[in-house]
Amino acid sequence: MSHIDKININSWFIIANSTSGNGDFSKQWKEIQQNLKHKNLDYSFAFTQFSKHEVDLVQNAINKGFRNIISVGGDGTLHNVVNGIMLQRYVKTSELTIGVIPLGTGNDWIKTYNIPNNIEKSIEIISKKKTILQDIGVLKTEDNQLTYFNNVAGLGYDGYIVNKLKSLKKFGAISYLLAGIYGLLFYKKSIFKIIFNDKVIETNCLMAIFGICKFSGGGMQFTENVNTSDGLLDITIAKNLTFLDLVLNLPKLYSGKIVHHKKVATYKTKQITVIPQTTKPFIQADGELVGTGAVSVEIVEKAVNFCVK
Ligand SMILES: Nc1ncnc2c1ncn2[C@@H]1O[C@H](COP(=O)(O)OP(=O)(O)OP(=O)(O)O)[C@@H](O)[C@H]1O
Repeated sequence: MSHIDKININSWFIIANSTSGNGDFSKQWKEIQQNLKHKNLDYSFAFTQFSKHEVDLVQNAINKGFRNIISVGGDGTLHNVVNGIMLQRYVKTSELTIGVIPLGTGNDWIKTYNIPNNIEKSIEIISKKKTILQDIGVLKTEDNQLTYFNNVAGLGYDGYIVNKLKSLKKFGAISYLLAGIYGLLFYKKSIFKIIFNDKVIETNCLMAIFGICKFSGGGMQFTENVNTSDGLLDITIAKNLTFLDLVLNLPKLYSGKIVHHKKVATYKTKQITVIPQTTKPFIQADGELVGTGAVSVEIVEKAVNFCVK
């Protein structure tokens, strides 16, 4: 289903994923339309028909002249919209603005900017069009595939959880906790060789996290003091953390204080390569699985505008 009107610089193109979250989409879509009308926002829209359809939809919209995009869905929908933007060559990405109406399960990206998980309030924020020109990360996997990310990426335990989540999302917000517990019980750590800033670290590793923003895994915080537009990745290397370490520090996983644990190291860098030595762990970007094995990560400084509070 799609609908395109005459375009002007204030026009928005909405990309909506009706499968995000566990809500009643037709009810949510009615509420969205009412609020857009109430704020006098000029918009056209399209509904995704399949996974990653966001990429084509956003590129077609940009080609037609839209410069303002709204992602209606969760972190996966936003991730695919961002990938569509970063991979197109019609306009400079910094000329584009994204607003988010959260309908997902985790909705982690909005948490860094304190955007409420609420249709009316998120549309209010979009209508004011206060923006931040945010950095975007880019991962290169072993098959030379490039994937962009706007929130948090990583490999190891977090990738394992994202893979497990696929079968658990039907349980809603609690699915993240269930997947986390499953991972604690069954995930096997491996030795990572980590290369960045002229340093080489080889360590038994639970996971390596690359952050632009703060929250992942349904509200967990593995990065502290992030600056989303400083041109630097916030790296967290969770080394030989045990099941017991994680259970005993559960509140710190949500408060961000886990970064002060003696088995956790944090760095800031523009580029990093992680080469797992003993296994091929899952790699996740914004909660989407993007590959397995080794990965190189870089940052694109001040890449895209996002509507924030
Ligand atoms: N029409 C569709 N049918 C099936 N999958 C779709 C469709 N449209 C989009 N998708 C895919 O659905 C996936 C999940 O969407 P999304 O992440 O937005 O929701 P969520 O998983 O509920 O939220 P969160 O990631 O915040 O927990 C994305 O990978 C997206 O590409």
